Amino acid sequence: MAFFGHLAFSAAHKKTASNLLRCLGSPCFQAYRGYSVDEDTPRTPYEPPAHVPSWVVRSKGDALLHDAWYNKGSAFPMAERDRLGIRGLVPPRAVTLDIQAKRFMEEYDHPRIIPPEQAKMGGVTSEMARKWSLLQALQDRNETLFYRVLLDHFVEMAPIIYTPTVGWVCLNYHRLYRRPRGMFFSAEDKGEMAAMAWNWPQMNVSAIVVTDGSRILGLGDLGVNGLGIPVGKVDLYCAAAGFTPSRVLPVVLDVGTNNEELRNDPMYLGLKRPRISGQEYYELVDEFVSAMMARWPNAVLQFEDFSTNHALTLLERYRNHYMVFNDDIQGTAASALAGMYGALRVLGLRPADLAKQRILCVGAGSAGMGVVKMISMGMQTQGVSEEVANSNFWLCDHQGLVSQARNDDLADHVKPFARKETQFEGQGLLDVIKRVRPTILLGLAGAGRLFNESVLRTMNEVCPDQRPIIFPMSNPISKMECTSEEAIKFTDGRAIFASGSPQPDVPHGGKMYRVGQANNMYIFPGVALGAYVGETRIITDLMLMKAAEALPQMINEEDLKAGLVYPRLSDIREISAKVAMEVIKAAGTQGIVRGKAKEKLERGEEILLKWIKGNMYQPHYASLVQLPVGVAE
Ligand SMILES: NC(=O)C1=CN([C@@H]2O[C@H](COP(=O)(O)OP(=O)(O)OC[C@H]3O[C@@H](n4cnc5c(N)ncnc54)[C@H](O)[C@@H]3O)[C@@H](O)[C@H]2O)C=CC1
Ligand SMILES: CC(=O)C(=O)O
Ligand SMILES: [Mg+2]
Repeated sequence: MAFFGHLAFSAAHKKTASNLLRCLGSPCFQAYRGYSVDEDTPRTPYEPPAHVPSWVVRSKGDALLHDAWYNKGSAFPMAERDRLGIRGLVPPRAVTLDIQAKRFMEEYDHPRIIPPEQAKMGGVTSEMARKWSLLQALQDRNETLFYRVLLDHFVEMAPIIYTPTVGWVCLNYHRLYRRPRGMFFSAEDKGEMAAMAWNWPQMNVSAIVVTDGSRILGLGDLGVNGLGIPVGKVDLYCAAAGFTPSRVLPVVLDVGTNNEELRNDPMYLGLKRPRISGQEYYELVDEFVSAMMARWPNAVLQFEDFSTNHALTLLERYRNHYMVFNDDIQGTAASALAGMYGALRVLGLRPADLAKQRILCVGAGSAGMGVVKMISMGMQTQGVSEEVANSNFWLCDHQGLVSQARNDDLADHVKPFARKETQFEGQGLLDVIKRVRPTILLGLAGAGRLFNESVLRTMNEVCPDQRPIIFPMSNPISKMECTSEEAIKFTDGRAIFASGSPQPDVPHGGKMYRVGQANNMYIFPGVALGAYVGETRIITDLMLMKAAEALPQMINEEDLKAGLVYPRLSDIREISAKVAMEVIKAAGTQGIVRGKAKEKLERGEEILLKWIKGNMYQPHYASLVQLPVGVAE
């Protein structure tokens, strides 16, 4: 036995020596010239060669991160990241083996239990967390199987991979971290981003979702932890719209965080510095966008969960140059408009009746303003002037009713919706409802249960002729303005309800009230698919508007009777395909459809839709080797 062991040792030793020779002359070798291997160190044949430096490691890049012998996960020092092609593939801050061990032991000693009270508020139970871990592990080892089960159980699993569970994941990302997924660019990568893009292991990328972690759902600044959101979004790109899993790329752009608690946490994986702002910030985003678009010029680039102070400026900066959109502004807006049309259908009204609604939106950030602007545009398509359309809106923010009394403090995109009656500046929500008698109440404040019992009861009282439309759209569930149960109960079963995060249907007065999910997930996968296969190069407002108009047409009569304002999520593939078709048709009227889609568009809807569906990824095993003719797979 010892003799054979010796032979094996010699063979391994020779192999190592020949590897060393092959490394001569390579740039990585130069750095280590002078290092001598101690030939007399006794080793057992199967022991990894502990004293051999990392430059003889065979795997590089992504393969190294999957090589359990050499992988250091989040602990690779910077010099190794550069030389081994993993810069950007692991979180920006290199931690120590001690921290990694601590992270592991924390879970080993304390299984993840979410206390019932916290679970009730946040909508995420220990069981949901367990399912998330299970799905995450499956995705890491077999994406085909992951998408197979996700598609087969989409309605049940969407709340696990997406809101609300994804909110809990982001809050705890630094503790839950096991493997990297996606790319990490940071302020310390200035000047390097174009080169780093080449570390991504796939040649082709069709869709990129990026966040800077500054406003993650309604949870605030979560820095690099925010990557959980792009990960959830690209999962939906594949599940809902059939993007190929190896061709989607979630990204976090780490420009620091103002979240002190995270900065002080030894396990935090991002830069431990306050956020960069001003010119320096925009230069970093410019560099990132250029790097992505230079490597993948045909990809759709989705901006996600950027705080309002940057979101709109960034959208305007790139929207006429690249296939870029901001999901929180535009995707949410199109989803909300679709929900409005859906609610009108439930009420037996026509799209033209949108202009007769009085709409109170609580929350005047990028999501809220995107929503009111698009609903106003929807009214204008019904022949109403912009001024008249805008006069149907009231906005409340954390200071109360928004009026023109704020003058110069008003952002340009808020001004058209600030009320003229300045004497009511700052009026509280309940008083605004009593005075204005809105027919629609939207929640996009991310501030928790603002639609309390009195607000909901008052909404019911001021809407005697039409059922009140109530959409608490903030995410996750802990930040939602009210639950489905509260809305139905306190309006005596009259509310037409949809919420940003999933809510259960509500039994009331012997009837079952169906509730919908007013979430941009109905829009962004299909919009991106339409833009990508239509090669539209930019994403226009008309494309989003047409996507919004298409959604309510997909609600079946039975669901309309039960009060559902969105089509069923179980049909998400069909929905995304049709949204993509409407996007291409709209782009066609603007003359920006190219390639095969143009030809299909000319041949009519049926052919176009069939072609779009044919482009969608299906999870099944393709043959990985070429088999001789006649040999079954
Ligand atoms: N359902 C969906 O598809 C989407 C939902 N959202 C949700 O919208 C929310 C807001 O997002 P952003 O506009 O980006 O955030 P933001 O932070 O920029 O805006 C929040 C707005 O709410 C106001 N506000 C805060 N506290 C308030 C209070 N107590 N009373 C009244 N107003 C208050 C603020 O003054 C501000 O105008 C988040 O919770 C986010 O999850 C965002 C995008 C999509
Ligand atoms: C759904 C979403 O994009 C958000 O809450 O930010
Ligand atoms: Mg978002």
